Amino acid sequence: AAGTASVAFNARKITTARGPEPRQDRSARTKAVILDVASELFATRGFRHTSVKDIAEAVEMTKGAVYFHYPTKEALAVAVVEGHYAYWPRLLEEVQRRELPPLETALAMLDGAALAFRDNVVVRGGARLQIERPHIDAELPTPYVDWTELLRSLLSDAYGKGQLASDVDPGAAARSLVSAFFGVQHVSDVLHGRADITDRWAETRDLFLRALRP
Ligand SMILES: CCC[C@@H]1OCC(CO)=C1C(=O)O
Repeated sequence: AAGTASVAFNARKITTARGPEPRQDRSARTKAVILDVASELFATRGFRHTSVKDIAEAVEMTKGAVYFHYPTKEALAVAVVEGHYAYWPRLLEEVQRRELPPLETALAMLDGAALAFRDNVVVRGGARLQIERPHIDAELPTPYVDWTELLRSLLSDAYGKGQLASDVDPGAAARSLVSAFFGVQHVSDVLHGRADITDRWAETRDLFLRALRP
């Protein structure tokens, strides 16, 4: 159950997160700096209005030096979106160390996601790029599916433990939570740059709890 979901998340971690370089050398650090700056520019200006020249100037490198690490602007967008998704398996490991019941684990994951959408530049950049995916000529990860599977798995466990009302369908609840969270973070971003995301998410989470619990 939860194992399969966290496997889904962890599979992304294996395929996307950059494991520790055999030597933490300059190029790894340079790559990370370029990724953070590209994330910030993509998050604030969007893909189309960000050029590799803008990114190179922001990191005080030549365009050639940036292209050495990322051959195209699209490759940078893919790296930012993959970095966005690589965040969640790390958050899941941290949350699972608290050994909470499954319903509380699901909600703690979304509480942590709200903070990451506010504070983590790669998460913010990846979220904007996913909105703009029709304009990005690259294979980007399919959005929402991993979160939906993780929450479905956790909510199925919660159902089995009597944490949910008997007429709640864990799959429907998972899909609804993903859509609600997506909307909450998007409205908060458009109206307030996500400054109020934790309050807005808490309101939505508390309404869901009234609907989910026995
Ligand atoms: C947790 C809600 C889903 C989440 O919200 C923004 C976004 C970016 O596409 C998501 C995703 O792809 O999983």
